Amino acid sequence: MKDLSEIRCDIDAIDRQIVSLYEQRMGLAAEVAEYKIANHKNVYDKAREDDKLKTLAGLVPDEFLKQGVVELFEQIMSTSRKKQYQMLAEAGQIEPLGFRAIDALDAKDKRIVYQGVEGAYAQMAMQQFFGKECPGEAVATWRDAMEAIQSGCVDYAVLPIENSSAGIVAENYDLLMEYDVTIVGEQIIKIDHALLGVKGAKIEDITVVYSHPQALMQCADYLDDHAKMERKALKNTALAAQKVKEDGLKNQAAIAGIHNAGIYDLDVLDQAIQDNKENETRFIIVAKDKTYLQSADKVSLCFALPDDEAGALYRIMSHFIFNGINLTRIESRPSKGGSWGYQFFIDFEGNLRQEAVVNALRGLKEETSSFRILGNYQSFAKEN
Ligand SMILES: C=C(O[C@@H]1C=C(C(=O)O)C=C[C@H]1O)C(=O)O
Repeated sequence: MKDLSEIRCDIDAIDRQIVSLYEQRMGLAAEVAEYKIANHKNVYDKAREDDKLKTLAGLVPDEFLKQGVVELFEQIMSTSRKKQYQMLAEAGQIEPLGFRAIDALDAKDKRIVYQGVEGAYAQMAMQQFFGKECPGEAVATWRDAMEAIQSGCVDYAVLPIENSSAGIVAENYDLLMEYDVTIVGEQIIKIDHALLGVKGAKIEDITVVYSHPQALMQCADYLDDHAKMERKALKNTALAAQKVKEDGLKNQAAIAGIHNAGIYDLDVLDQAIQDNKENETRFIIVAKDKTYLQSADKVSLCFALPDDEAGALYRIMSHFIFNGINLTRIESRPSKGGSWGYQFFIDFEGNLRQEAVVNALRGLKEETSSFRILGNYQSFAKEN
């Protein structure tokens, strides 16, 4: 048997050859890029790559090695593409992203909508984002808010997108796929749910509790402990407070923000009843125009992958890793049509003017089956 250091010496010699060949190959990839720049061709050629992987895997009989060859060359071709995207960008062949940089969001005399009625958490988020004096207008549903933006009737809409204990607001992710709107900002607010009843009502009287399904979910432990309380879903927490006031029944209560007690003249029967005391909801601010703040530091996008391709998500993720981009979130939602396809939503740190971001987006655009930048905006954490 050979000595370990002797075997390693042989491995080192082979590795040096691999590196030298890799360098030569990347040189050829650069030549290919020059050809593509001159002829305005796409970098990614899937048919050529599939063909190569098949041929190269065919050169080794062993199944394990076949798999290894495929993985190795997938990586090699992936870096070859990244080099080419970089060269295309340097040659000024950057596809316009369709976004315009602005210095500040203009909210003066603008129409802003939130879903619900007076007192809704979305109204609170809106006032924290645009200022206390911002009146805003209530619309009945999140879809109404999206419609109003897309049709240009209003300038901004404020929509909840995720809660720290109940998770994503799936319906709004789906609406983001459906409507061509742009995320221009985000606002996180602390959510403290209170149990509100008509004047003089006691906790023991309550047999029906109205609220938004998300709020009912966030107070699940409390409601489980009060088995008499039947949960009834309404479109909005403030709407629940309004209903309790209008019905005027002692057995009814609403789960809503404590400030609704003042707005709807109700008693606070209990406070901070959510399971998670650090309960927060993130709202997005959407607009029609594709603008981004010069100071924006967070990009949101969504994309779909070509069908049935093993490792496709891994390959797409490599664009972020390779360009040194920090992902802050990934979500998936079933694509419309129910055929087990998925739409991925990604948030990452960056600004659309940065080279690393431009390079990664170029790769994503070429290598996904659908791709849309949802927005580039100032993240809440940085602002505060
Ligand atoms: C080098 C090329 O560009 C890309 C990279 C490839 C590679 O490294 O082998 C193959 C196909 C393209 O996706 C090419 O088009 O030949």
